[in-house]
Amino acid sequence: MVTDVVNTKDLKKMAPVFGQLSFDDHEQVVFCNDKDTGLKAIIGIHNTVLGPALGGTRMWQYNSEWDALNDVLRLSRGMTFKSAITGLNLGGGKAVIIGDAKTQKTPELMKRFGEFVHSLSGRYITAEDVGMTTGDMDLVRTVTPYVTGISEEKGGAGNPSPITAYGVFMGMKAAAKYAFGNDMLEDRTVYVQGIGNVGESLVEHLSNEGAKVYISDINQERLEEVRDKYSVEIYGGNNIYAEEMDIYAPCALGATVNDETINQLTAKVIAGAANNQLADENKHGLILKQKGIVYAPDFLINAGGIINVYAELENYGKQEIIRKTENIYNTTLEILNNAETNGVTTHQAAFDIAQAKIDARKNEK
Ligand SMILES: NC(=O)c1ccc[n+]([C@@H]2O[C@H](COP(=O)([O-])OP(=O)(O)OC[C@H]3O[C@@H](n4cnc5c(N)ncnc54)[C@H](O)[C@@H]3O)[C@@H](O)[C@H]2O)c1
Repeated sequence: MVTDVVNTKDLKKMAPVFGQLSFDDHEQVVFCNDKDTGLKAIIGIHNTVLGPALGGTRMWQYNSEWDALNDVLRLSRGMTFKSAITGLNLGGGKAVIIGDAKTQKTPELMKRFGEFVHSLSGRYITAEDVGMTTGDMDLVRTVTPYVTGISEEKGGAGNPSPITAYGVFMGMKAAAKYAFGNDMLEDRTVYVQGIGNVGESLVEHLSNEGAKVYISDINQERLEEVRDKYSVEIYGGNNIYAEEMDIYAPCALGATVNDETINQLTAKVIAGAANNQLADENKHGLILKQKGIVYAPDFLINAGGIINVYAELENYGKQEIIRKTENIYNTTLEILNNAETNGVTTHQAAFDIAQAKIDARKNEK
């Protein structure tokens, strides 16, 4: 492969790492490379003021290493604010492994990744994200204690996705209460984009409540499987954003609310599980506010998963997990009201509370 040679002067001008917007004062970024297993991973540690940086590992076939770096930086930053707003003593971190989880993930690769996590002595604690299972975390656990999201058989809290989905459902109901004056989702039209681990579980809650649910996914088999289990319809069109709906629930990947989609959206509420739904938090947050679309901040309503894995570190049980997750309803409503009172976007209102918690702890230190 031929790589362009950039001289140091030009590289400085490009500010390739510290100068990037997504870098946002990360404390540490670790590049992990292992020729024998083919592991290429990046661990982002954004902030450890409130505690060790905890966040899942995503395995994804990125188009470029740059995309992978940008993703891990955005995701680990999001974890800082997610844990802060949820009141957990955790900092923000995340890892990405570059590759196809279906064909390139091997036990050796996962263990080698675990060794890299271990080398950070607990500054970063991993868990599962897209492309990972509790079984993978069990493998990581054989080489390091700095892992959560391990299986129930191995003493862990198990798959966090159903709890994440429950939290999203709570956040969605709160946003509905704010937007429509009623949190019942019966007969509301909801489009769920991405029916993976979290999406499917969300669909179950929605169909139990009698919502009119449309599902979309790039995996046709999954669509049929989920359609056969619940009372939902497969979305047959090719532009979900322009469809008439009450609620748009992004549960696939991030940045789906962007320059291209935002002006097509007719939903009254956006509430989903995906991380970093707004391509540009400030710009797109503001446009949503101007359009009167109620956006339930992603890092607030998808915190069920982190609440679930945090139980492994703090030794609390299922009941406390459910209680903390149900509280997402109250926090969401409070933040939507705060945003209105203070004339800021809902994202900003949530962010400000999280940042204030981090600043207060920093000042105590
Ligand atoms: N699993 C958790 O506990 C958890 C916690 C917090 C946030 N999240 C976030 O929620 C999202 C979903 O997580 P998951 O665990 O369900 O992942 P998953 O990999 O199980 O599911 C993702 C689904 O999205 C589909 N998809 C991918 N691109 C798509 C597209 N362009 N259009 C439609 N569908 C598409 C995939 O085919 C897959 O079915 C991710 O963004 C993840 O970071 C998950």
